Amino acid sequence: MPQRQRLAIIGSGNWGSAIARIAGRNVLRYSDVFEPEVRMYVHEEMIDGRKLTEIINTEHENVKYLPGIKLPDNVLAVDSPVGAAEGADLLIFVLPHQFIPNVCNSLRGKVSPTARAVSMIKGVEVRDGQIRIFADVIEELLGCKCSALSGANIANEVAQDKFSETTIGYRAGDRATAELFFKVFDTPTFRVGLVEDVAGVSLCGALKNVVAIGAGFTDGLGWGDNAKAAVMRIGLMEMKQFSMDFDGVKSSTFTETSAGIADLITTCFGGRNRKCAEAFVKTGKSFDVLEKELLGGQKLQGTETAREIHTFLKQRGRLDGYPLFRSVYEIAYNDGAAKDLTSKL
Ligand SMILES: NC(=O)c1ccc[n+]([C@@H]2O[C@H](COP(=O)([O-])OP(=O)(O)OC[C@H]3O[C@@H](n4cnc5c(N)ncnc54)[C@H](O)[C@@H]3O)[C@@H](O)[C@H]2O)c1
Ligand SMILES: O=P(O)(O)OC[C@H](O)CO
Repeated sequence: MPQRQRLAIIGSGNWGSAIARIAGRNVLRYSDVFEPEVRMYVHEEMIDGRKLTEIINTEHENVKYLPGIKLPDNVLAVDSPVGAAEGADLLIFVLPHQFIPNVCNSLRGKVSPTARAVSMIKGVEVRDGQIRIFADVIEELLGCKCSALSGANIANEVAQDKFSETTIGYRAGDRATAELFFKVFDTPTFRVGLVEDVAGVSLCGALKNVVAIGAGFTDGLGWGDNAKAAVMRIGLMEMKQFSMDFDGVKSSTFTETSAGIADLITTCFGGRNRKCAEAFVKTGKSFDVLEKELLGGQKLQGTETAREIHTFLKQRGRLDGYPLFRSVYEIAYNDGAAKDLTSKL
């Protein structure tokens, strides 16, 4: 019998914990394929005088980031990325994107080159005038192959087994890895689709967050559903246009998968980026303050991505082709008036 695969989850926030619940159950369902214990990296913090790792390991609940949902007993919280990843064959990266460089650096040289990873991170890295999806960052830093998973997946709904779909984007010729990750994630209420497009899936997940900020602005302004639909349509066009420069990106990923159009819809109606952007217009408070006040320790991804994309496009003199991305940035960072959101569209 082939060796069973050991799974590690690098991250334990709102989505990380929802995913740990699914993966923890599925490794037991496919006990011939996977080792039963799933280690999950938890960035340690104290909650009412107790360590979060200790709470998760005794009460089987992430009381801060996914309260009210029980995690399977075979999910073990570990307080370091190295401790979680040690001996793992399959690694799931599910952290807010700003923490990935540090975490990956701590894992350098400690992950087997035959291990395989999947990135669930909705963000991009912009550095020295270059842009990279996190599946590429992880591959380069750790030397192991990395796919991407993204979709219309509000974590709290998934954690309650409300129906949703998701998409795994895999590397050219590496469907076998995607099929293994399919077994880790697919359930009757969390249906996994596979596409050979790791960059398209990753970019959909990152860029929809910028559009969601724009959609939240329309909510804050009280502009109604037609305006929000227009922002979403233009946003989808800009997402596609931006992504077509990347190798192997398929137009159908944007229009036919959960990672594309479906995630854009859910995020513009039910996501945290939308919620904070609405409050930004209504209260005049900064996004940093709103993140703390409204998200209980969870992290916004859209504002940072709007800034990173703006930097990248400006350096290349391409801002004029992206009026929505540009307006979102101007309003979020440059004291632009929210009412001017559509004036240049
Ligand atoms: N929450 C969702 O509904 C959802 C759904 C799909 C995808 N995603 C994406 O998944 C990724 C992870 O999101 P999430 O919701 O699990 O996280 P989150 O927003 O709940 O973020 C909090 C997490 O960050 C950790 N953290 C805080 N400071 C840290 C540090 N210095 N180093 C390392 N970790 C630190 C916290 O311990 C916690 O686990 C993001 O890219 C997000 O866009 C989220
Ligand atoms: O809450 P948001 O805005 O980070 O979006 C959550 C998920 O990405 C929706 O699929």
